[in-house]
Amino acid sequence: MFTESTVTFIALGAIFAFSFYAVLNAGQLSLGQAGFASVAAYTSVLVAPDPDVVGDVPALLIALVVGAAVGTAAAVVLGLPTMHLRGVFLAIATLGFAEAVRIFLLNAEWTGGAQGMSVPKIVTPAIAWMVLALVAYWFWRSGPTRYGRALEAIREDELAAGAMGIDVGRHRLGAFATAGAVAGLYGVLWAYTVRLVAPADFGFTAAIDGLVTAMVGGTTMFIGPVVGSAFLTVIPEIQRALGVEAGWIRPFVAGLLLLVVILFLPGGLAGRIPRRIRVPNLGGGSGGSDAGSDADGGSTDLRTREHAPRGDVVARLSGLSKDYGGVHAVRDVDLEIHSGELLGLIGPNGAGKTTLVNMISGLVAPSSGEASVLGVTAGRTPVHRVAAAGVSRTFQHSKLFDRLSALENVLVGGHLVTRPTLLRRLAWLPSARRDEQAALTHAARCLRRVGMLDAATARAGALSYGDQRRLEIARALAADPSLLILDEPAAGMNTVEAGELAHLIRSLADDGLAVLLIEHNVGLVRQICDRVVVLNFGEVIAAGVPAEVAADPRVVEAYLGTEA
Ligand SMILES: Nc1ncnc2c1ncn2[C@@H]1O[C@H](COP(=O)(O)OP(=O)(O)OP(=O)(O)O)[C@@H](O)[C@H]1O
Repeated sequence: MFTESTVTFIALGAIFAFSFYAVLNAGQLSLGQAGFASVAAYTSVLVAPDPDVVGDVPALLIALVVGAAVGTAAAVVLGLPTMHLRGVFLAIATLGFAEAVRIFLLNAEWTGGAQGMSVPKIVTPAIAWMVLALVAYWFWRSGPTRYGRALEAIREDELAAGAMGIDVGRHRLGAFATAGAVAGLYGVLWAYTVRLVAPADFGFTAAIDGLVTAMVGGTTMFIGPVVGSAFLTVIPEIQRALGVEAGWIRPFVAGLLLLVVILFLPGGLAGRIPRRIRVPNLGGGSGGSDAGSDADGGSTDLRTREHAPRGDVVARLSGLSKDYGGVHAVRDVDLEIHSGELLGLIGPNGAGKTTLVNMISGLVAPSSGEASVLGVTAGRTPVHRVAAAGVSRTFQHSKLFDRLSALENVLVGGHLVTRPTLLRRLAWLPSARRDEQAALTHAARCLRRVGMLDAATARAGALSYGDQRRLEIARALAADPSLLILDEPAAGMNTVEAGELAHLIRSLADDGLAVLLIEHNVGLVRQICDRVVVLNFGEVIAAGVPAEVAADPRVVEAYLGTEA
């Protein structure tokens, strides 16, 4: 039923859509792909050898390699100054680049202007599908790796991804460069298919078409761009078969589909395909407590860190302050946190607890003073480096990667202790499989430690509030931290759940971890903490063992008012 050109154009459309998928999968919206494709196509046509001299396929191969390299280089050059932009601002900046390239090519003499340059037709359906297979292979194999999961984590929650030790800037640039390489391949294939390289083929409409194809197909499953392209490319064929000749039908249906996808299918058509992830069999049910042991094998392949001996200082805050305009959120706090200690941080609403832990974990820079944490100066060190030093945390308002499963969330948590497997997985080396298995086993153990192994395959966003809090702890534990910061972990839990959680937190400190616990449940803090620090209006008003602090008149006054 399909003509040869339809078969070729399905592959070409899918390849171009993959260049959008590359960034959308990492939560970025770029419209510069048509620019990368055109720069790559023009350069390849100019520098590739004459097919009459070297033969069609060698000439095309060289053109494709040049195209991918030029596309990557263009993306890196554009990405370096624009990667700090988010959402619509990145889209506008990249669109500006693509338009500037198009106008330049249209007006330069050597490009042949609007007429473009003619090239021989070399691409056959087999060639187009082979290149598509290669591109799809990259996304298929890279998805379930440490790198692929880091990109998905950035898409779901950039801040949490950074706090898990992921270098967000480098990963975003990596995704952008991949988009450039794939767009470059598309540009070359397009030219050698339509026998022409002309600016009109790389304009705004082309960019929107690629974006719509990727969105309709799906941006969370590697097969999405192929599904999207097959769907949208066959529409004109079906029209022809039905004898309806109307050019508006395809863009109309594409627009309509995009609307339906955005409203009802956020993961696109391919998003309906369930993600499969095999939960390692740890044996012994879901209630064990051995997140760090080797009993189940595999953890020897992890990059676990050296922890400070019990009692050593892991964090030293001196004169730490944070002002927001006229609000003194934290004032002149001096504090030490020791390894193996469970330190409670309490205080009324707005006392400055979250601001203080945000400074310790490097999310917020202090206005004055210093936080020396595990050998780094938090606030002056990027968040992912503070995490790499051994600081791991949960958040007051859940910052889970909602569309990923519980197990995948914890796998991302293990980013710092697991090995990169991307290149080895692409080369199908057995060691990559072993390392991925070790990462999975480690993640499953962390889930088991918080009693959530049974929920491993559940989507994080669909879990109950209490389970989400426990999952955040498992994710934080997966980084094998030396300092664990828990921001109101018992919020929303019933008494039984809170009791179990208290037991878990105490056992973590008993294992030698330094735990900083922010909690409104003062009973729980009194029950399990070694030491308690009380903040009020940003200042430390009391510190000591729980019973002492609870009896301190300034604490009673802060909580209950002067009358009490
Ligand atoms: N980003 C911000 N911009 C402006 N003011 C802020 C910001 N973050 C916190 N504050 C202010 O700093 C003060 C301390 O807030 P913080 O959230 O640290 O308190 P908290 O003790 O964690 O409170 P809660 O228990 O309600 O979470 C509050 O007055 C708050 O309004």
